[in-house]
Amino acid sequence: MTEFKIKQRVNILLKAGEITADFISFEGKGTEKEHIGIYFEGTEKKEGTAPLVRLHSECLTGDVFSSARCDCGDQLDEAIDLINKEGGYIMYLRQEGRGIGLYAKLDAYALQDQGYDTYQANEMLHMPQDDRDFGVAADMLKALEANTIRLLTNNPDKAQQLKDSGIDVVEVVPTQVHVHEHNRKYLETKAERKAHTIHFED
Ligand SMILES: Nc1nc2c(ncn2[C@@H]2O[C@H](COP(=O)(O)OP(=O)(O)OP(=O)(O)O)[C@@H](O)[C@H]2O)c(=O)[nH]1
Ligand SMILES: [Zn+2]
Repeated sequence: MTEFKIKQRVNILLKAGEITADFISFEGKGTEKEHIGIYFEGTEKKEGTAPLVRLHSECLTGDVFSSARCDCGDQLDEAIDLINKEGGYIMYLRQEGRGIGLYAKLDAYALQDQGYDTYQANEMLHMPQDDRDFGVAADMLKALEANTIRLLTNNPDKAQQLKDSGIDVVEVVPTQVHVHEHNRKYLETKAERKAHTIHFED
């Protein structure tokens, strides 16, 4: 296996210059998908606190076009603002559609429009419910020497997979619940089927 290491690191101004972040590429096994690490120094960083990390799976429709079918765009925005404040990393993982790809996700959406839930739709396409492997995020964190972290998620599987890959997750910080009428079913399904710690107000 090729040694996993940092390939390039460049600073980019975000949000009309209000936020500055380093975009980091990697070399090694698993980087064919061009996963990106994004480092925020932390405008209100507390001394001695482990970096806050978000593993964000790519969602073109949500991240770029603010799709109302999911909460990905809102979650990404929340992660940028919070991690910019507290210091840490977003691992932007090119795992579109929970790893099945964009075209298959659109096929799954078409099935959902016929009444199937997000996980049933994947199965009907003979795809895994969730095809993501977060081990590559552990490799990225190790290359960045961020072996001890706080993790921003409601997905227990992410924390478990990082721990199994040798990352010390000292705290799990829940993400906010960005619920509205269009994505309610999608979020409820995650909570029911995947033990996501999502708390709905009503
Ligand atoms: N296959 C499929 N993928 C979806 C669907 N809706 C969103 N996604 C993908 O799901 C990924 C987001 O992951 P989620 O499972 O929603 O949430 P999570 O990131 O695991 O959990 P949190 O850390 O708590 O947000 C992105 O890659 C989206 O493209 C869908 O209906 N079908
Ligand atoms: Zn999404």
